[in-house]
Amino acid sequence: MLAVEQLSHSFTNGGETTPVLHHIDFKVDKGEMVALLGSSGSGKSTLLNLMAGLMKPTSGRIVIGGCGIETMNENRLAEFRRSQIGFIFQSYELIPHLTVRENVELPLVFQGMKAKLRREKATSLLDKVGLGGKTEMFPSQLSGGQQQRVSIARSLVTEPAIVFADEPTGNLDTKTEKEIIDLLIELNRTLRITFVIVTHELEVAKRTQRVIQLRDGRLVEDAAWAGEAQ
Ligand SMILES: Nc1ncnc2c1ncn2[C@@H]1O[C@H](COP(=O)(O)OP(=O)(O)OP(=O)(O)O)[C@@H](O)[C@H]1O
Repeated sequence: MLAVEQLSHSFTNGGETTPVLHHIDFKVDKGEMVALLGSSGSGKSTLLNLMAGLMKPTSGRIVIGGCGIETMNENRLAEFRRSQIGFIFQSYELIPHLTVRENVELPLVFQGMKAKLRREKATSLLDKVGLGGKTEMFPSQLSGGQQQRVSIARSLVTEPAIVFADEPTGNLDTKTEKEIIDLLIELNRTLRITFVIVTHELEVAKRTQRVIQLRDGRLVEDAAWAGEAQ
């Protein structure tokens, strides 16, 4: 499903080069739920941005569903991202003047899907994330946990090959954090969604099946846990 092969990345600013990731290698199978754990500055966001095709690596490969995304041109990559990659942000990134349902439908609007089908897909996913009764509300009328549920539904609506979540519970209290991770685990189990979850919290990482740990831009551990996801 996902293969990261000998991936290295450096940032260059004003003639100065900062190496950030060093020869990262791992694979994620379809249906796996993996945590990418590391302290601040370890390179998690850089790795996530590279895997989601938001930046090009200095060297190495990123293969998703058999396609090497590092070689794609901008147009092909934008289309690939829209159809194959789901993204969940720490700060939800919902559009305030669109309803909950319209927010979830938005990726399908970009795909040119007909309104009736869009509405059906969005409504069905909102049911699955426990927001069946809130489809016509606006994001500001929801709690943080509910807004993150909308963002989760939006990430799944295009039926992507893989979903990347960047600190998805970073803005939530402990109880809501647990509920959101419960939901991700349930979606992983029932719909076999492949998740890569970036976190700096061991408590979140422990609940997945597998933890890949970064330290100073190097992969220092890739271990199966007795996590709850399967
Ligand atoms: N555009 C950039 N130019 C130069 N250095 C950068 C750039 N972006 C990130 N870095 C450096 O790369 C290293 C890794 O940053 P990154 O944001 O990937 O870490 P992180 O593990 O996601 O941290 P956090 O949990 O704080 O977000 C840091 O030392 C950071 O200063």
